[in-house]
Amino acid sequence: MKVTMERYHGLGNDYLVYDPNKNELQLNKENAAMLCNRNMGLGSDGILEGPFIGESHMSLRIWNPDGSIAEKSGNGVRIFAKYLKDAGYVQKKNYKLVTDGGLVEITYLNEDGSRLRVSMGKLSFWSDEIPVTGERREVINEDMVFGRTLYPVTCVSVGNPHCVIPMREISKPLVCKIGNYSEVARYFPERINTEIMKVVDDSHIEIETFERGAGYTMATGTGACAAAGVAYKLGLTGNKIIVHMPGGDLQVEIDEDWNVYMTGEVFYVAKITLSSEFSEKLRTL
Ligand SMILES: N[C@H](CCC[C@H](N)C(=O)O)C(=O)O
Repeated sequence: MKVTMERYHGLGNDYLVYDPNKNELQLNKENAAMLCNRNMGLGSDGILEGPFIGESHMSLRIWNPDGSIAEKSGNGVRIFAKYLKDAGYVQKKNYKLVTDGGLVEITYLNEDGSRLRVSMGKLSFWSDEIPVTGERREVINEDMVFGRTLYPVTCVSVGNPHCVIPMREISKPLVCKIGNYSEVARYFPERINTEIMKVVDDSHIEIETFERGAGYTMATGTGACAAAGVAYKLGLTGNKIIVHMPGGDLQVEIDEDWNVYMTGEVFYVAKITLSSEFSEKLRTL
């Protein structure tokens, strides 16, 4: 059984694209995790499975490296849109894609589709839509304990769940220290993505992220939308924000109805053919 995949990254957040229209292998929790394993597999921050071609729209399934399914991925949908163009699935400049976290709208900004703007849907701070435990409220600047330390946390859904903590200084060790506790904290029934955020000025923030089901990554599209939304909600910035991450920058804009738009690049790295031994191993998992 021959298995082929494509590797892309968005600002260093790397994904494998697995097209079920070109492969027989059925992905599952176990073989998806094996593929993402950086020692025994190909290594990746996740897998984008699709396109699943529906009546009106195409859809994709987003796998985290721990084998869990994510409702949405910002870098993931930009990468997937680039794949759709590279593979000849789309000719239009603008179209909608279905994710488990709702519809997103893609607009290519250049000829090869490597720069894109995505309408990522509506931000929600409501506890029951994130979800966060407790009575229904907007989760704004709430004291939460992660690893015996109290943090001022604002939570938001971008279609997937995020908790954002404003800080004077941020770093990879700090977000990993917090994230190891916050990801699985009792407040979050479906776990959580964590961003720590430094506000630079009215239109610039810097973040570090510890993703649900993935851990530390160099960039996060939904995390950038979440952090920018929180900065704007807390009155710390305007509604047009450059989000700086270790892997690079994304432009985020929030409109008056809390719809959020993200603009950024993606890069095609390689086409990959698995060995027959590895393909067979994945089939048995
Ligand atoms: N791990 C995330 C999905 C990917 C988020 C990030 N890679 C992005 O670009 O948005 C979750 O479980 O919700």
